[in-house]
Amino acid sequence: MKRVYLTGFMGAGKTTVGRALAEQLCVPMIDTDSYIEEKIGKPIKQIFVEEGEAAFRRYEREFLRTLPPDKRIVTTGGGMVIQPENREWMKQTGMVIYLHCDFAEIMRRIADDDTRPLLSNQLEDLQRLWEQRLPYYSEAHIVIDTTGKRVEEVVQEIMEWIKKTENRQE
Ligand SMILES: Nc1ncnc2c1ncn2[C@@H]1O[C@H](COP(=O)(O)OP(=O)(O)O)[C@@H](O)[C@H]1O
Ligand SMILES: O=C(O)C1=C[C@@H](OP(=O)(O)O)[C@@H](O)[C@H](O)C1
Ligand SMILES: [Mg+2]
Repeated sequence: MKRVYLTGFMGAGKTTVGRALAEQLCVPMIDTDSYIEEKIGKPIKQIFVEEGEAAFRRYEREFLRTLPPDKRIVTTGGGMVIQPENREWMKQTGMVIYLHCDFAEIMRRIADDDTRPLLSNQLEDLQRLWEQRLPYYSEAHIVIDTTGKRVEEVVQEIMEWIKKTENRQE
């Protein structure tokens, strides 16, 4: 099985779905946010406050290239796609799956979460960010709309895509 990258906006369910998917497929997964936190030794929120967003984006670019090769499912942070070289790297080294979700549902899912520094922005700014990023997310090999779906349904859909893609390669 090729490496699978999950992309999408904050709250699309990348980390949750990726964990469940890895369990079902019995393959190792890694979350780029957790990897950065472990490497740098502080939570993302603290990195943003002490070093700024630009430093976090540098870590994303650098660490994407050093992920342990055995990790088959890679769940990314919502901003991983901002840098064109990251989009290119992911497309070249695996199958990129974009988990889409309506903005309103995204906000319902994560509004109370205080671990995401960008959520302190005004709602209109967040919606603008969501819109700005849509074309980047859409460069993925596969797009899955998660709006109104349960985590298990999304996992099932991804499993079917992986099967289809593997059959085509045989
Ligand atoms: N399909 C879904 N339906 C409802 N809630 C979801 C779904 N996927 C994720 N969630 C919830 O949304 C929140 C954010 O999920 P998370 O996996 O951290 O998203 P991401 O990694 O994309 O930011 C969590 O509370 C999670 O349980
Ligand atoms: O969209 C973004 O720029 C970010 C998304 C977060 O990850 P999730 O998408 O897993 O919430 C995390 O990487 C950081 O707070 C920045
Ligand atoms: Mg996540």
